[in-house]
This record gives sequence, C-alpha cells and structure tokens, in this order.
Amino acid sequence: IALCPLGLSEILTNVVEEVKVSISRDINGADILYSLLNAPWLQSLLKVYECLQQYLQRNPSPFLPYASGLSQEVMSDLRMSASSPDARELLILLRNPHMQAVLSAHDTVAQKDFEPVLPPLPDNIPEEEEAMRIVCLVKNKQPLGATIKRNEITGEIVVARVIHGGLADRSGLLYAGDKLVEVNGHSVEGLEPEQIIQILAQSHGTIVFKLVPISERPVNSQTMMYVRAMTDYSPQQDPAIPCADAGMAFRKGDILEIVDQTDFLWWQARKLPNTSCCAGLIPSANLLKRRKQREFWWSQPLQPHTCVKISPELTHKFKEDMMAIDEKCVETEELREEEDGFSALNQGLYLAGFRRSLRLCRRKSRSSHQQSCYARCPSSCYSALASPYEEVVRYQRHPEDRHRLIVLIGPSGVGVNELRRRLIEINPKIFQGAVPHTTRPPKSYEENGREYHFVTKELFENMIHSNRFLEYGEYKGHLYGTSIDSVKEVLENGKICIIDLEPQGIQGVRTHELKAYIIFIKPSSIIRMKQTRKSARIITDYYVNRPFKEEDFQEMEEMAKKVEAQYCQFFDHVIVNDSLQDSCVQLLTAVRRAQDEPQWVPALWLRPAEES
Ligand SMILES: Nc1ncnc2c1ncn2[C@@H]1O[C@H](COP(=O)(O)OP(=O)(O)OP(=O)(O)O)[C@@H](O)[C@H]1O
Repeated sequence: IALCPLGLSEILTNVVEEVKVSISRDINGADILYSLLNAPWLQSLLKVYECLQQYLQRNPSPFLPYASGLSQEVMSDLRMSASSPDARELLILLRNPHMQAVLSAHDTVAQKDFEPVLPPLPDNIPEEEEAMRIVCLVKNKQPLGATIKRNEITGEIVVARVIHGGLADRSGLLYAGDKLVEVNGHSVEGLEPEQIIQILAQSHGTIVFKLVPISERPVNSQTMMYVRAMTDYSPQQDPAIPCADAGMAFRKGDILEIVDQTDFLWWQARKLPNTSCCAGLIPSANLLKRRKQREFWWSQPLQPHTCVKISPELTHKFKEDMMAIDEKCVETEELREEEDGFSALNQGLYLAGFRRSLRLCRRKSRSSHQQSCYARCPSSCYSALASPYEEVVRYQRHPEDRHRLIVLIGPSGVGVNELRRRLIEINPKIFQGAVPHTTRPPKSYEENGREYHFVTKELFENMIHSNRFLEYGEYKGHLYGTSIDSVKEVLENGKICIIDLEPQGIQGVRTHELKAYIIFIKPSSIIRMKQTRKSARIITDYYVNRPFKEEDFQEMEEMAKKVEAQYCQFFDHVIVNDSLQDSCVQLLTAVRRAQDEPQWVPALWLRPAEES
C-alpha cells in the first residue's frame, strides 16, 4: 500500500466495485464482503488514516509553543461573548480536561521541555572496559525495584533480582546477575551492600550505575500462573525473606498472579485485581528448603503489615479449637418428635433438604464434643489445607454445562436455611435443594424420594464406605445424610442445586463434577441482630423454635469468626445477613454471577484426570 500511488480509499472504492460484480455472479460470501467494505465506519477510518499519513510525510513541527496559553485567552473571550451556538460549542470543547491535557503535552513538545536533563556520559571510560554499561536512572518516589547481594565467594556485588513492573524493570537496563562496579562515581569494591544502600539513599536526581552486564540474560519464557493464597503472609514478620521491603503481603483467599518463578524459593507476584503495580516477593511453594542469602532493597521500607506470618501450627490449632466449642444453651423442654422432620408442604411445593435432624446432629456433635456429624473429606483435602497456594484458572460456565452447585456455609442460627428456602420459593423451577437420605422409617405423609430417600442402615453404611455422602450424621439412633448423587440428580435436571453444609464438608464439594460456589453467610453485629431477630426462632437440640437470647448471638458471632478464620480462603462470596430482604437480593445476584460470569476456580477442576 505504501508504494501504491493511489490513496487507500481510492483502492477501497475499486475493490468495492469488483466485489459488487462478484455479487451479481452469485459468488459465495461476496455480499458479506461488500457490506463490510462499504461500511461507513471503515470509510471514515481510512480517511483518518490517510490524513495521518499525509501529516507524517510533512514532518509537522509545532506552529506555536504556547497553545494552552492561547486556548485560555480564547476561552476568556468566548466567556465574554459566546452568543452563537458554535462559540458555545468551542468553549465546551476547549474546557474539556482532555483537550487541556493534549494542549499542555503539545506545548511541552514544542518547547522541548524534557525534564530532567540526564548528565553527560563520563568521557573517561577506559578503552578496555568495553563490556561496561553505564546506566542512568532518574530517582523518583518509587523504589528502584531491584535487590543486590554480595557474592560470598568473590565478594562482588551483583543485582540479585529485578522486580517485575518496578522502575529498574521498566527501564530495561538492569538485569539479575549484572555486576555493580560503581554507583554515582563511588567504587563499590570492598563495600557492604548496606553502604551501597546508604549512597543510594543520599543521592538526589539521577543515579548513575557502572556495571558489568551479565553475559547471558535469562529468557523469561514462563507462562503466567494464578494462585489462591491459602494462608496469610507478612514479609515484615518473616525472618527468612531475603529482603522484607521487596516482599508482598497477602491474605487468605487473595488471588495472586505469579509473574516469575525462576527462583526456587522466592517467587514474584502481583495481587489481583491491581496488576499494574510493581510485583513483590512471596515464598515459593518450595519454601521449606531455604537458602541462607541476604539481599538488600534499594528503597525505603514500605508500610509495616499487621497480618500474621504463615504458621502451619495455626491451622492445626484452629482445628482443635473448632472441636472444643461449648454448647452453652441448654433448655428444659424436650424436642417434640413430630417436629423432627422439616420438609414443608407449601402451596403444593415440597422443599426437600430442610431436614432438622441433620442440623441437630451437627449441634449435638458440637455440644457433646463427640463427632456425630461427618463430612466427606477427599484425600486432596489435607494437601489443599497444607499447601500455601492453590493454582486457579478463570472459569466461565458454558450455558449448556451443568450449573455449579451453590453451597451456603454459616454458623448455626444465622439464617442459612431461611435464605435457602426463600431462594427456592422465589423460583422452584430453577432452584432446588438435594433430597437427603435417612434410615428412619417414613411417616404416613412422607414419600420416598420426596422428603427423604428412605434406605436401610446397611445401604446407608455402604454409601458411607464408598464416599457417597457430602455430610452425614446420627440423630436419635437414625442416620441422616446429603449424598453426592442427590445433588447430581438436581444438577442433571438442569436446575441450580442449593445446599447448606458444615464447613468441614467444603473440600468434598470442591470437585470437578460439582464445581461448588461457596457463599459464607455471616451474622451482622449483635446490636443489629437484637433488633432484627425479635420474632426469629432458634432450634437447639433440646428445644424447637425458641426466641433468640443474647448468648445465642454471642455464640453465633464467635463461631462465625472461627469459621471465617479457618475457611475464608474457600469462600467465593460473603453475605452479611442483616436485613433478610437485602440478603435475598445479594444471594440471588451472587448465584447468577456464579453461573454466568467468569470466576476463579481450582485449576484441577479443569484437569480432572489429576484430581485425587
Ligand atoms: N436477616 C434476618 N432477619 C431476621 N430474622 C432472620 C434473618 N435471617 C434469619 N432469620 C430468622 O432466624 C431464625 C434462624 O434462621 P435459620 O433457621 O435459617 O437458621 P440456620 O442458619 O439455618 O441455622 P440452623 O441450621 O442451626 O437452624 C429463623 O427464625 C429465621 O427466620
């Protein structure tokens, strides 16, 4: 095209004519091509392109060096006498901040106002120092984004790492492995890294490095990896980090973009969604085999962090705490037998899966300290809890795929079942609970497969052994449980299955086949709960539907804190159940997002062969 004497739009006109002939010859696709080439936007774009080409050839130089000053004058004239519509429009255009910015940039170029002025290169560079590189960087408020270390054997000071997105990285002039020779004219020979940091801290304006470049620059051929943090981390509290100021703090559940894994021990990562910032050091998954090395960060310390450092014992301790929660409220009235079942017949609509018995198993198991409620925990469970990171990928459900299972988690009494029931009642054609299994005999009004799947104890135990339950428990001598198959049945019918689960069962639903979206229902403040739960009723193992007491709210708050501390990394969404109506709307929105919008999910879900 560049060599062609014709203008682009002229060529296009010719092509359009030819395509028109092809249409009359009934050539396949010619009409689509014709409408595309004939589109007014394409014609306009070409005109713009041609104008730009003309200006490029003319090599334009600024007409005036003070366009923004002139625009101010024009604006003040217009303000005085902007009577015509054209004048008013011009005033609006000139006042636009973008226009002002363009004019100011224009003036900077016109006045050749390029600050700061770099110092001239030293002219006494010896001939034999060909391999030297002089790097001038302009110091600003940002850290330089590189660390240095002393080579223990040779005593040389080398660039240990260049942090992605930092000043040094963006300059493209410094690489890990470059050997420092001089900083601002001071030879670094015999200096400690701390002394070099001092020189850098005291220098203003530009910093000049003389260095011997690394002979073979490492090629960064790594693909980006995304992980979900399974723990909190604070570099300021980690004595093993080579340079705490270069570290990046993160919290459980944060999604991290790992931009560099070249170092076996210390990766570079950015925290999503803000990927424009400079990366930071985080411990690699191979952290345990730590090397003793010291690196120094070329900047002032960053803000200290308040979060705690990784501690495998902490998770363990919480596990123990979770088991030791006391059931404080004991009531005198016995639970009435007929209220044991909880399926509600409501305007001909059965809401299966609201069984009271399993909820009571859970309460009993907490109060008696004996486990009478169990959650399925696949072998991957412990590795997921122990590993600091879980690789994740962006997943968007295809409209023809099965829906994702929706799981509500929350402390007892917070309103998990109320919200679930309301959601299903809003649209029972879309939302459904899973029908639980039980070994108790059916009551006169119950139907197999509707309120419960009524099965023998033998069959129930077989299902336990073959890991078919997400959660099960015993209550008054009968077994109750939610099976994977009941959940799958709902999903296979094209509906959205919504269940509640004890947090210990989370790993059981985080699978390729269920792709659970986990929503934590959190209590509001005790003051708010006292106001909103006046007519609410709590179920305890001794008493059904009694009003809430202060202790119930306290217990709920404590439990929520413990669950959140231990499991928040698995929560896809959190809803504070303050006003029921608001919570319902939030739940509906979250469920829709889970099904229709891209979400971070464990990479294993999309590589099911590797799932254990
Ligand atoms: N936001 C709210 N405002 C007022 N009342 C609420 C709210 N959420 C729930 N409730 C009421 O609180 C009580 C307990 O709720 P729900 O039965 O759903 O608890 P739960 O979380 O399922 O706990 P459990 O499984 O132990 O019964 C019910 O009476 C319910 O109507």
